[in-house]
Amino acid sequence: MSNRVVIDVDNVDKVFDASGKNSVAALQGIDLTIDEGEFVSLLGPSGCGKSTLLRVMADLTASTSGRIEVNEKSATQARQDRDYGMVFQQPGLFEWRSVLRNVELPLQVAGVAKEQRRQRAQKMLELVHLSDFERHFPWQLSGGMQQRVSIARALTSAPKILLMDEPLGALDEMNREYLQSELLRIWDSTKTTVVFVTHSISEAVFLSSRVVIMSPRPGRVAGVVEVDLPYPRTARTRTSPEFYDKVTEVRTALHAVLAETETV
Ligand SMILES: Nc1ncnc2c1ncn2[C@@H]1O[C@H](COP(=O)(O)OP(=O)(O)OP(=O)(O)O)[C@@H](O)[C@H]1O
Repeated sequence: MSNRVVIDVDNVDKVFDASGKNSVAALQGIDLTIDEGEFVSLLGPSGCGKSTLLRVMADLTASTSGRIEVNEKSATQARQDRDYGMVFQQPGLFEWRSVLRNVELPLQVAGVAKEQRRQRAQKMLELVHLSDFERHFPWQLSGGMQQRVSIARALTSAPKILLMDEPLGALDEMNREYLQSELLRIWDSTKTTVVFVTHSISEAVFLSSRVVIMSPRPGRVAGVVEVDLPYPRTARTRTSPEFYDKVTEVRTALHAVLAETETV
């Protein structure tokens, strides 16, 4: 990890339907910086603005006020420069395209020559351990495998940043733990900066170097917990007292947020 800031969110507000009667203050006064190579999770109760913050970083939603810089440029410029890849809860693969053709799609859209994009897509499928399935179609794969294809696709343009919105949320527990470990392996080999939205405390602690705890109505940063457990993290990490202590620390912080919200 370096100390170079890759995402700088400065006093950002987001109000949906600002002038209407259904106005929602989704984000208020968000200040957050993320350094190159970090793995940062956004954690908080439903509706606290995790996805909105990720979407604002990705320039998929405009902020109402404040400033966002990604790699020292506007979020819009970063999106145009393909500085980040995105992964959502649903893999969002095209059913009529083979696995390989799904993974090479971003490069095809960018106008990269066929042979070059094919080689790159094959490399990404190797990275997610799905080389044997390049000619399969998405419907022939399990949910976890489809999500690995979606991660390969997001990485195919070699983005500096990976923005992930509950990517493992639809998977069963065993598959989820397996993909958490896979994700850390991929993170280690690509050195990509990751911003990861989750509802799961243990998932956030297992994966992250920092956990950002958000509170709802309006969405704010309620606290940041440093997770100083050493990498690589393994099955043994999950059963260690240090992991248990960190989970408890995050859980306590989250419960404080919920208690505050309920009394408002
Ligand atoms: N397009 C939209 N139009 C109006 N309101 C929206 C829109 N998107 C989100 N909101 C509102 O903004 C608030 C934050 O939503 P957001 O989806 O960012 O929360 P979240 O923390 O990701 O929730 P969850 O964990 O349930 O996915 C919610 O009150 C939601 O209703």
